[in-house]
Amino acid sequence: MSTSTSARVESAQAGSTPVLAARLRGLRKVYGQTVAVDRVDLDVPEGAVLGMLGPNGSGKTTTIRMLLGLVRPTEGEVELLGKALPDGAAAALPHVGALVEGPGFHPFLSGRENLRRAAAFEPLLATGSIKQAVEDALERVGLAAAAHRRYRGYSLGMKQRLGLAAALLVERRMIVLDEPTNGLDPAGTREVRNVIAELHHVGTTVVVSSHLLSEIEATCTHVAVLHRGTAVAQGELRDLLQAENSALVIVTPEFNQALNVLRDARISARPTMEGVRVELIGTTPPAVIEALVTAGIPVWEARLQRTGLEELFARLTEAQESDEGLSAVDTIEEGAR
Ligand SMILES: Nc1ncnc2c1ncn2[C@@H]1O[C@H](COP(=O)(O)OP(=O)(O)OP(=O)(O)O)[C@@H](O)[C@H]1O
Repeated sequence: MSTSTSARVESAQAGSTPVLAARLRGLRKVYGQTVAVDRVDLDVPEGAVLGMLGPNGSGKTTTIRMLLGLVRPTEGEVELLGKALPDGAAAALPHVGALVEGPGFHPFLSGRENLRRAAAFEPLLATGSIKQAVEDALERVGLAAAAHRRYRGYSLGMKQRLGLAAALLVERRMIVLDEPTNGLDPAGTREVRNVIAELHHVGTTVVVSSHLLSEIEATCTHVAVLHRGTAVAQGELRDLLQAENSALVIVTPEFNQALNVLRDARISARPTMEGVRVELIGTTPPAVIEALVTAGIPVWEARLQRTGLEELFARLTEAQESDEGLSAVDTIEEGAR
């Protein structure tokens, strides 16, 4: 057993701090006057599917490019599969498959020929295995039928699929996907979701950026929310959602009376299309129901509602907006820091 493998096993057995597939510390990238990424600390536990979420321009792609050693940070450190970049890039990168914007495919070659070329540069792929690896990857992303066509004529979705196929040519320890569902139809989106689930099943670490909160919620174990270049939240998705307040939706024919009773009991409630929505802050479902029933309000239905990722995301990014004012871009005086 290699030193790194035994270290991973020991740590897993001790149930201590998780082994990290990637570790970013104090990461910062400044382009002229624009701070694209500002002191981001990010842990990607081994085996996690980490969703990177954030509005347009929040720094997702720049963070991913720095994670892959494609962009040199202005400040900060990147450790990928236990190797510090840039020096450890040659050792770490063959184990990392990536789909990032603008993969360099040749416009006049077919999808299959492009993939064979990409495969020829894979240090982990024996020459004799290239043909089969290419066909397997094409099949996996649903591109086998169009593999003979020139890349130039591919739709955006087909280009995305080919990029994904290139990332899947070899079994990797980590796969990084920047907006993998961009340009894909619903069937393509489902296929990407399945690929991510398969990768997770075999223990591959996945980092995936997306605007689609529902995609992240359905596929990820961990999430990092970026806003204006900073990480405003990160951790296990389940923990982040559980830490949020949940609500109780009460269905009653005495709608207005119920609101009055709750207000008198100092319980936060508001009318919604579904019923009276009670925020469970400093109160519990039995206490709410008791207050209503004691006041003679019939409770037809009481339904617990957990905060979804969409609400969490809105709250996190809106909180930042009100903290910072509504300046459109993050800029600094060059050299001020
Ligand atoms: N090469 C570059 N030169 C100058 N500015 C850049 C460069 N790359 C990114 N930026 C700026 O850095 C900020 C973050 O961009 P980035 O592409 O990382 O965000 P993103 O979250 O991936 O956005 P999107 O969701 O729109 O893809 C933006 O303001 C962007 O204009």
